[in-house]
Amino acid sequence: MNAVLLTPPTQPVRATIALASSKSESNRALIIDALTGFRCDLQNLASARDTQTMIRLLRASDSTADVLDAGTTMRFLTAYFALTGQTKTMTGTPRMCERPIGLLVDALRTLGADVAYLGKEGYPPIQTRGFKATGVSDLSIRGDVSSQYISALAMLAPYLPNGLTMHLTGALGSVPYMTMTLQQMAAFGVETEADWTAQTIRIPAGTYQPTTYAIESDWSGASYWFSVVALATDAELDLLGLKEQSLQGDSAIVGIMDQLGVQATYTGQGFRLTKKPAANHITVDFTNCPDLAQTVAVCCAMKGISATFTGIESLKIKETDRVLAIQTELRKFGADMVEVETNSRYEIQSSNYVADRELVRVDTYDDHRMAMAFAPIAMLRPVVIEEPGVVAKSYPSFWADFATIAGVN
Ligand SMILES: O=C(O)C1=C[C@@H](OP(=O)(O)O)[C@@H](O)[C@H](O)C1
Ligand SMILES: C=C(OP(=O)(O)O)C(=O)O
Repeated sequence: MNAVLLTPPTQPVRATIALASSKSESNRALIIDALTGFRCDLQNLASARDTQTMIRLLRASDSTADVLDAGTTMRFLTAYFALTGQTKTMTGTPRMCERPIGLLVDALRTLGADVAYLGKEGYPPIQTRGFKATGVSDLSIRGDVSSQYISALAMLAPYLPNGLTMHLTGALGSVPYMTMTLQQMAAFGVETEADWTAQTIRIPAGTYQPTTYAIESDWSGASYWFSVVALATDAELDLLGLKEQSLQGDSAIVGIMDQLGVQATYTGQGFRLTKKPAANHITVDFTNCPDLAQTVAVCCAMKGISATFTGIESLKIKETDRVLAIQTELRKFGADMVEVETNSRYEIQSSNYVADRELVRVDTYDDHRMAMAFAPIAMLRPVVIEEPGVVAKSYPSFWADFATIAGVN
């Protein structure tokens, strides 16, 4: 799949979307299941490549685990192999080998894991080479780089001789992903204590209980459909499999899109999205929902709504430098995301697009969210998305779903 041409709907947008299931929830449940000896009944696991990679690597006996571009798979499996004393070489795509892992490796070494860097210090590839408990049950770790390190340690912590207390330092990011971890641990029988003011998480020693567990649909994937409704002239969409009370922090999209002209109503099976009046300006802090930033940036820019964004620092170390990618691609539409305070505050300047401007080709930088965030522009004008296959990382059926509302060729 080299590129897709998306063309605007020829009729009012009406569809029911059976959303992809959450890769974040799936990958946590899979680590916990492995720690029970694969005795859980996990339902509705994600078809996302990141989750399918996790399933495969947890059961493989090969000496190398190649996670491709899956951040959670890299971080969670590293902790799993390190603390269960397995010898594994952990590697991934060239970009994965630029995504930092040093904070996690430092913590694992403190706990007694033998972990070696095979390339650049602080980055994959690495090798886990065995575990000899040091008895340490208290450590400090920065909470302002990636919450995935903390989730990874938390899920393994019950299996340490004395459990683990983590003191998180710095300004915490992605907190809902940590609470998701702790809530899933509780669902499998390990109760933890988190004090977010004191920035401390306490995990007792214990074991997970084999359980039946159903994964919710993916709110990050849902965000693209909110943007479709915000940008379409006439739209009503039913999104299936979302819960009214979600473990996922990206359910914050409901409140953000309420200001961008989308009414979301819980139906018992998910959410129905309809149109409502939008605000002229919005302010959003993405500290707790970084994966929504691309969706909201494109939606504001194309809807002509100015916006102030904070909390997007972590975007620079994700699948690509997402700050740069958003800026570069928005400029093709006459819009921009301008840094107004170094590394901390950005303004979305809206598109002065004209419908008859030449066809824009959006580059996706090996980043699923670049493809999906820019796709809703097709509600306004034809657009080409390069390398559309990138969506497989989290939402393999995205284009099939999109074809139910717009032209996909
Ligand atoms: O724990 C998780 O499932 C995730 C945590 C977030 O990463 P950071 O903690 O690095 O912000 C998020 O961006 C990623 O898509 C999934
Ligand atoms: C950042 C993401 O994933 P990961 O860090 O797990 O690769 C994402 O899905 O947007």
